[in-house]
Amino acid sequence: MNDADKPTTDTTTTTMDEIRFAVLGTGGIGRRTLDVSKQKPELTPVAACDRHGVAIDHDGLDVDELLSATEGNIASDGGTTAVKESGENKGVAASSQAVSTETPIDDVIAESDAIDAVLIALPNFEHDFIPRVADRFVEADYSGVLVDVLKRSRVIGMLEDRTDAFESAGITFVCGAGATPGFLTGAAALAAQSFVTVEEVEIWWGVGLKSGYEDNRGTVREDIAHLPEYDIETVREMSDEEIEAVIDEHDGVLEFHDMEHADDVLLERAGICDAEDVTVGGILDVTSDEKPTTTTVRVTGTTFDGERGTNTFELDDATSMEANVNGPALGYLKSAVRRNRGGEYGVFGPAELLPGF
Ligand SMILES: NC(=O)c1ccc[n+]([C@@H]2O[C@H](COP(=O)([O-])OP(=O)(O)OC[C@H]3O[C@@H](n4cnc5c(N)ncnc54)[C@H](O)[C@@H]3O)[C@@H](O)[C@H]2O)c1
Repeated sequence: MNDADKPTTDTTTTTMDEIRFAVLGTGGIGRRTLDVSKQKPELTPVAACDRHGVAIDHDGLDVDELLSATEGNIASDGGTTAVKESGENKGVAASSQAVSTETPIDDVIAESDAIDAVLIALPNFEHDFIPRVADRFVEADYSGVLVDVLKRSRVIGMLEDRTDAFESAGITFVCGAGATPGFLTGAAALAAQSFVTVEEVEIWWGVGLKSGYEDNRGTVREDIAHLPEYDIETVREMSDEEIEAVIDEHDGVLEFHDMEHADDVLLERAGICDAEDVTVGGILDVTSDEKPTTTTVRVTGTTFDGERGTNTFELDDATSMEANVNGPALGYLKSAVRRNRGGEYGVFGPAELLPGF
């Protein structure tokens, strides 16, 4: 296919290798996405928003200014009295490149003709929030890439239901493209290749979040919803003090089993195994930066010649949660842009694509 024949988003100001991207949600994850993107010259961040503000510069945002202006001032979802919010210009609006707005996502959508890819780092406290955000891009005739890092299994089906709409719009959507779900799901798909039948996939993660805790309150709150006594609706309504009390009850170390993580449906989608054969659990320690346990993916199966074995993929304890979410999220974004420019639209999971680097 000639370059000229390839469907593209507006390429008047970019070459095939350049990617202009936006970040929806500049909390713990979104801010670090911008930070990581500084190491990737082909990626130009052109828009970022949070609950209260939006920054748009089609020549490229000044990420250092944006990060330093918002340091310690995150407009996150940390409950009704989030300690990180302060003043009128909370969050992104504190940056000199940003303005306050009551319609941050719509403001980004209004500029989306000149955006190749959007990383959705929004919270997941209403299961259909991210699918509804995607609907708004479709309604605005956006044609490009959407990537999310959502965690919950049930959301994947809601996105799959929109496949036709994404295909007609020219949207390539990669869902669950962080760490878990995300590249650990992808690692499981690779590890499964030795086998002809897969019996079990066990994902076990460790996160040490002492210094990163303030920045990652949204994620910690969502993780608490996975404890047996809680759910999304309950934790959404809890005050910061109540969240702190849960953390204190566990002496700062929370252990999770049988989490509803989309690795299961994403592996089933990719034909690797049944969703019920996938388990996800882990340990979150907010008292230490050391990982409380090594993040591991174990895939057990039987080879064509009848041997039963377990292939294991392990992350170095030195790699942080932020590194393991944002590296892959941007990697999947790059792969999705290549597909989008090649005319492949619809919904993809991290076990179906290899992230670019
Ligand atoms: N897949 C993975 O491995 C993985 C790992 C960690 C976090 N996550 C997910 O990433 C998401 C973000 O986590 P976080 O810790 O950055 O959360 P956070 O609460 O720190 O940040 C959320 C951001 O979204 C913004 N926001 C919320 N509602 C908005 C709205 N209506 N319009 C515009 N902006 C809005 C907030 O202002 C904030 O900037 C969560 O859903 C979490 O589950 C996934």
